[in-house]
Amino acid sequence: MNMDLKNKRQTSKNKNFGQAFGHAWDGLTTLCCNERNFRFHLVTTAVVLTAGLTMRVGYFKFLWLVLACYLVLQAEVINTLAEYLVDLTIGSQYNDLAKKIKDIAAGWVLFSTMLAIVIGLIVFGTTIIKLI
Ligand SMILES: Nc1ncnc2c1ncn2[C@@H]1O[C@H](COP(=O)(O)OP(=O)(O)OP(=O)(O)O)[C@@H](O)[C@H]1O
Repeated sequence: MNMDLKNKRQTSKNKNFGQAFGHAWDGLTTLCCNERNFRFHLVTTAVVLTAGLTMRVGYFKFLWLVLACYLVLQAEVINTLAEYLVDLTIGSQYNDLAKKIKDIAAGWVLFSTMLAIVIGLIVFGTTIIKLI
């Protein structure tokens, strides 16, 4: 077996699906264990989707909630990748371009969250109005 694979410091291409799955799982574990904001968005997703199910918002509206939560999680992943890539490239050294990259990534999380809030307000708002 390749030494890289043996000592788990692999830099070569994945040899099979199992190995690729293992690394993808490592990525998810890293997001959940190391990224507080990602955990927060995961918990929020669970709360929003549970509320959607409990309030029986309907199939179509529930899909909108799933989409909104996914949008925020996706933006958070992009933000995390931008942070890691910048830190990997220049470390803690100040750089104007690094600031732009991190700020844009954070801005996209903010934009996605605002969009998700609007979707949530429409979905839950119209459901509550129907119930009254
Ligand atoms: N190397 C750098 N050069 C210039 N500005 C930086 C650099 N690193 C960080 N910054 C600035 O500091 C801010 C915070 O950086 P950091 O890496 O902590 O991201 P963050 O948005 O706090 O992370 P999180 O999303 O986990 O809260 C960035 O948005 C950016 O404005």
